[in-house]
Amino acid sequence: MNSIKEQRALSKDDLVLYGEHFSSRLLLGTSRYPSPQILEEAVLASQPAMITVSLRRQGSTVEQGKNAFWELLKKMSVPVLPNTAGCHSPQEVITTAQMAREVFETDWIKLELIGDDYTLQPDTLRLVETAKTLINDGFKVLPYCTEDLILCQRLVDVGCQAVMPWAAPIGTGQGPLNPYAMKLLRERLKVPLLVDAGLGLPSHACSVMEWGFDGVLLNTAVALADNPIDMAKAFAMATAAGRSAYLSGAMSAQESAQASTPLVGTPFWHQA
Ligand SMILES: CC(=O)[C@@H](O)[C@H](O)COP(=O)(O)O
Repeated sequence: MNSIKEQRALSKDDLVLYGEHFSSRLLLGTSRYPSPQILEEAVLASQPAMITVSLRRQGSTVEQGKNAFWELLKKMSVPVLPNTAGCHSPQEVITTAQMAREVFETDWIKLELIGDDYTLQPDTLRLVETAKTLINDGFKVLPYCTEDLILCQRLVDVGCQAVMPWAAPIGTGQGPLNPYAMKLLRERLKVPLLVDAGLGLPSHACSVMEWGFDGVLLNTAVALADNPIDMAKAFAMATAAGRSAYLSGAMSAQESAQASTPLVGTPFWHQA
């Protein structure tokens, strides 16, 4: 029988998405930083599994491969997850995804299909058919969606090997607004679940990881912090801490006080 330490050393606990292994469970967005240098240092400090990039927002010069931002991405050598931010129709998503595949030389895509510009809520009615089209076209699709169980289940049914429910609307930093539905989702779905959007504090990331989510994707909370570099590091530590707590098996909350100091003459490990 291996000791706990030995068991830990044996199991690497990578995040596995579409058969690919990642040693970090944090995914970071790349917009709204005060400067490219601060973005680069935040990425270095937090060592994310992937960084997500919007082709539409970076403009046409990225397509020609001579954009300073593109140079920075290559320099950081972190896997790029292109996204379809700002797309409002399935056709727009598909065209953007195909262009991103050419430009970034990757078949990963973060599927964002916006249904409402005010809340940036995904178009849940057309998301599933769009995910299916992209999967049939060979993409590894990570769909940004709501925490609705049936929607997430349908995304899995059409071949998404991971789904990314929001915690709250993009950019709000409100943290998980519907813990009941998120915990239920974790209970019911077996695929990797990454929380994407709405996390404002490292403690939000830690909580969802403690509930058993497999990773977090965030942008605004880091980019708009007074010190994005330290905040990126804080999110990386909180994500890892939450994962560790989840794997460690938390005690169940008790109704009444339980003495934690041993009675005289009784070894403390017999007090349970
Ligand atoms: C960059 C990106 O993909 C965002 O759209 C993502 O959803 C993160 O959201 P927050 O900015 O709320 O962290």
